[in-house]
Amino acid sequence: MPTSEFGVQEKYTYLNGFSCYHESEALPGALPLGHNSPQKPPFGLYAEKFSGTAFTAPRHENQQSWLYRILPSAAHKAWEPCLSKGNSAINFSGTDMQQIPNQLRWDPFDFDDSNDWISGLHLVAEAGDPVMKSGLAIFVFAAGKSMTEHEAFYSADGDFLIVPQHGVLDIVTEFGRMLVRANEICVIPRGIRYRVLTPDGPVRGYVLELYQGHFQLPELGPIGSNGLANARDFQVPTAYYENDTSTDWTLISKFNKKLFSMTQNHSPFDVVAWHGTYYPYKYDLGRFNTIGSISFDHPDPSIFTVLTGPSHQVGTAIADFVIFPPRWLVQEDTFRPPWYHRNTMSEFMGLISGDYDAKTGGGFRPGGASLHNIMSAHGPDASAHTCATEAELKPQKVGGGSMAFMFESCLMVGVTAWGLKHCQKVQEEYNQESWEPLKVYFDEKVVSNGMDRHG
Ligand SMILES: O=C(O)Cc1cc(O)ccc1O
Ligand SMILES: [Fe+2]
Repeated sequence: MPTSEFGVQEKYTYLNGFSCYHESEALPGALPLGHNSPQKPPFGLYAEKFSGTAFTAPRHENQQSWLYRILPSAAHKAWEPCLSKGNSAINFSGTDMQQIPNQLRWDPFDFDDSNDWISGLHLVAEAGDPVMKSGLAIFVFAAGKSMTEHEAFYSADGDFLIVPQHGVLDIVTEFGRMLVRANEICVIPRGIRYRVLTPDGPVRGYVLELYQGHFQLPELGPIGSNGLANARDFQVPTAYYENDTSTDWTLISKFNKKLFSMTQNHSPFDVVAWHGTYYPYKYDLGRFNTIGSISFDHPDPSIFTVLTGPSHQVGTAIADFVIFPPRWLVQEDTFRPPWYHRNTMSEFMGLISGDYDAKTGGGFRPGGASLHNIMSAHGPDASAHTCATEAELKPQKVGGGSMAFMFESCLMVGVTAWGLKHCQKVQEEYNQESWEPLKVYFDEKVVSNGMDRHG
């Protein structure tokens, strides 16, 4: 591990564990012992409390952290509407949002080297309202340069689940630094300040912003105590600070989908130590312990849930983050790809790499996306159907090197004007090409009871 210019600090070291109490200090002794807010915190630091839930939220849901920093976050000039970020205010607005039942699919979104993290975010779909802390938003991003020096960002609207599809994000946060590559994800909860650097060139990917609550691991039920995304594989950055109280910094806030900015004469990345339960984290999708059917039939995709953002209704998510990792299919006498279906949930899908087994027609490509809104019928395209019904049902490894994912929501999402028009990536023929070629096989004279497996 490299040692930083601050001597004792190390970039990119992590604490392991999801939803645990963590603590980290970049200077030994910076965390007060035994209490949170001593009269004079160690090293002349300020103590700042940072709440991710109401103070009175039940213990098992409560998320709060204590930050020990050089200056409190309150030391800054007034917030003003931010005019300097190109068209990003428009990028976040959903004024022309349309809820439509058409199946939608997008060609890979363009890379754009002229953008940084903030100007490279485009709102594609949304349901709900950050004012009411309800619902979710779905963005794609494409950036080719690091955020301007001495600039930091946060969203007051919700938690960002970031899914890079291409490139490396070096994310400097108040809690420490995270390196997040394609096939990894990270979550930056509401309010946490960060900068995104692009050390390896262009980046592209997807963001799910959860306006309500926080992401949790799904229940495991009869699976037992391990499986799917294991808690210990989530990685939390360690304290990493810069001692800069002489530079003008610009902070940009996404506040009800509009950008505001302010300046302060000190770095927001001045947290020398922290402890608590509210922090950013990352996860390598390659560590997902995939579980599936070893007898017959295609299981519900909930078996692939990495993280869930629950609604108030038990078992019903505002947003599930679901992945389709490489896995073995061994089911007997089974149509192995996803069944044809209509879902009371909306399904936004993206592809990080490779192919997706329900779509063999070639139109679902890495960096692209699809949306099957509430009750919009979909399933394997005609070519995937032919392959699946004709295939010899020997054990088959699907998706070697591939990774698709889904943001599944109980809410009907609207699609922005950018998503429907301005991005110019909508595949006009998606529906016709995928399902109209499906052949009729029905023959009243041929009896098949589908009981071969038992026979
Ligand atoms: O539509 C899709 O491709 C996603 C999906 C996958 C699956 O295995 C079962 C249901 C489902 O919606
Ligand atoms: Fe589906």
